[in-house]
Formats: sequence, structure tokens, C-alpha cells
Amino acid sequence: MKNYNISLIKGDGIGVEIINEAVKVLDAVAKKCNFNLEYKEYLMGGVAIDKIGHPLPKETVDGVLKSHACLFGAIGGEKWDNLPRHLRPESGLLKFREELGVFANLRPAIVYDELTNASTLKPEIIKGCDIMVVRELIGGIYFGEPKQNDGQKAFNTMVYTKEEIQRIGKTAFELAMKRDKRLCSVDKSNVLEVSQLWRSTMIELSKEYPEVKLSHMYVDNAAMQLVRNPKQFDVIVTGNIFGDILSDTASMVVGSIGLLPSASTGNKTSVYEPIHGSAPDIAGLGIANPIATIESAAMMLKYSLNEEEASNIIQEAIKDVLKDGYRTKDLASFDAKEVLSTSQMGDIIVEYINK
Ligand SMILES: NC(=O)C1=CN([C@@H]2O[C@H](COP(=O)(O)OP(=O)(O)OC[C@H]3O[C@@H](n4cnc5c(N)ncnc54)[C@H](O)[C@@H]3O)[C@@H](O)[C@H]2O)C=CC1
Ligand SMILES: CC(C)CC(=O)C(=O)O
Ligand SMILES: [Mg+2]
Repeated sequence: MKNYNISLIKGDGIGVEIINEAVKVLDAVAKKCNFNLEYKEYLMGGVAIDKIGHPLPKETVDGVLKSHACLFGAIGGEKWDNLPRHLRPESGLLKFREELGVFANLRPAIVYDELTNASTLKPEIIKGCDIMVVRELIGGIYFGEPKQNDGQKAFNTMVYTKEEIQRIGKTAFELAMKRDKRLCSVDKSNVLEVSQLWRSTMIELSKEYPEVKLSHMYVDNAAMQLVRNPKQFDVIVTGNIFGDILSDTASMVVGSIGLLPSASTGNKTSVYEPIHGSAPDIAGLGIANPIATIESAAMMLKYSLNEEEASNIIQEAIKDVLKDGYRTKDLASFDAKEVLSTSQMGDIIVEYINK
């Protein structure tokens, strides 16, 4: 029987609740498809600060690098918001991504037919929408030097090298080749030098992919177009901060931020994580939607473990559960037959897998 080592990082807030459900679902599908998953838990974020005084223990990076893949919940919370910047949970997460070299964050935003009525947008605007946001994850303004806040003046710096842009560009063009061959590069090149380099590099790279139709959009317009007519997009490629913001926007096209998974990938390893944060406002209430994390686990099976059948089984079960009207609270006002808690949602997905 095949055996895979999975590193788990639950993190803070709802991170614990959603990872527990994903593990439940993974175990069910592993049993059904005849493979074995061995989990090892690692600390990161606020919980690591509380235990060892630092948001990113070395064992976490080492352990993840040794595993086949990592499933990640979320980190952060008010308790740690006033710590010095380098000791905050978010700094641990950025360092984690940097050390693992996961430069490409793939964030699919797919509207299932079963959830066409679940968005705050009109069904005819979103039906059939299938967007892949390719977000550069270890460069840009979240990492740029110099940076400062001396109490009187504060700044950050947005930096991209040509090499970094080419690297994420290649990932996006390759993905577009496997999809509808339309790639929209989002930047702010009417204002920012870094975006001028971004755009000219994408144009240069496009010569290697003549079949892909490359377009460009300023980020402010892209935010507007995403809610005006999301179906115009196939693949979007953009920098770290723009991708962070636009993917949260895209989640409302789908219906809830609790539905969007992601894969953070590079040359060494991959981390699978929902796009949302630790949601302190609902942590511990048992109402978080675990589907984004369960979908992330399905992406992990497909892309890192090559267990495509198992991945499809999870996705079909989720679709059927939604089709039959089961919802967590975030989607309760949309065609809900029954509103379930976080763990009940995990249970019912397992039940559908075993049907
Ligand atoms: N990857 C990560 O670990 C991330 C961590 N964060 C951190 O999370 C903390 C909270 O940040 P926010 O800006 O509030 O973003 P958030 O994504 O945690 O929450 C935004 C809103 O969406 C809701 N929400 C999020 N996930 C949900 C789910 N699965 N089901 C139902 N509702 C859900 C929350 O209740 C909240 O109202 C902060 O400390 C932030 O730095 C934020 C984003 C990503
Ligand atoms: C620490 C933040 C950059 C996390 C976040 O918002 C994200 O990755 O989506
Ligand atoms: Mg974000």
C-alpha cells in the first residue's frame, strides 16, 4: 500500500477546526482508494509564539521539507497583533513561504452549478465562471527592502526582478496552455516602475507562448471587472499584494471565502491552504466553512501525491453535498436545506464519499 507523509499546520483561530475536518475527509478517501496517509503536526503562528516565543520554529520548515506535502490552516489573531513586526504570526508565514521557495500561489475560483444562487452577484453573471488566479507569493511589497516605521514616517518597497517575473509568468502561461489559453496580467504600470518591468517581461515571455492570448489590465479596473463580468477571465497573473486582494474579491463571485482553496508551489515542495485567514470573529463557534480546506486537500492529492481519483471523489462529494442543500452558516441564506456546523459538514462529506 502506498504511504504518504503529510505535514499538518493547524495554526490559529479556525485553523484547528478546518484542518480537523480536512483530515477526516482525507482519511475516508485514503481508505476508499487504498493508500495510507501519515500526518505529523508542526507549530506556526500565534500558537508557536505562545509555546516557544517565535512564530516559525526551524523544525516546522525542516519537517515540511521532508514530507510529501503540507496542509496548512491559517495563522494570526488580535492577541499577537501588537508584537514587534518580526515576531508576528504573519511574519512567520511570510518567512515560511520564502524558506520553502513557494513562489506560485494558485487560487482557483470556480462557481459550481450547485452554488449559482449562493453568490451576492446575479446568477447569470457568475454561472460557469472558472478563474485561476496565479499570485506571485515570495516577492513584491510584502518582502521588499528597505522598509521603515519610525513613528513619524513609514514605508515599504515593492521590488520585482525580471527573473522573478519570468518565473511566475512561465507558471501562468503553462497553466493557460492547459486551459482556455487566455491570460490577463494585472499590474499598475501607469504609475509604478515595478509594474512597467512586470508588463514588459510578460510581453517578452508571451513570444514563447504564441497560442496564449495575453491581455493586460490595471489592478483597479481588474477589481471592478471581477464583479462586473467575472467570466471574461480565464487565468489572471499578478504580483503578491494585488493577487492577495483580487482573490478575496473573486471569492465573493463564488459565494464565500470559505470555499476557495489554494496551492502554494515552487521547486522544493508545495503547501495547500485555504485563501482565508484565521477568522478570529468566528473561531471556536463551530461555524467555519471547512470546504476551502477540504478542497485544498483535494488539490494536494492531485498535484503532490498523484492520487487523482481520490481528489475527484472528494470534489464530487462536495458538489453533491452542496447540491443537496447542506450549507455552513456563511452560505445559510442561499438555498439551504440544512445548516450544518463545521464538523457536521466534514461528517456529511465523509458520508457522501462512502456512499
Ligand atoms: N493564510 C493565513 O494564515 C492568513 C492569515 N490572515 C490573518 O487572519 C486574521 C484575520 O484576518 P481577516 O482579515 O479577518 O481575514 P479572514 O480571512 O480571517 O476573515 C475575513 C472574514 O471572512 C470570514 N471567514 C474567513 N474564513 C471563513 C470560513 N472558512 N468560513 C466562514 N467564514 C470565513 C471571517 O469570519 C471574516 O468575517 C488576521 O490575523 C490576519 O493577519 C489573513 C489572511 C490569510
Ligand atoms: C500574511 C498575509 C499575506 C496572508 C494573506 O492574506 C494571504 O496569503 O492571503
Ligand atoms: Mg489574503
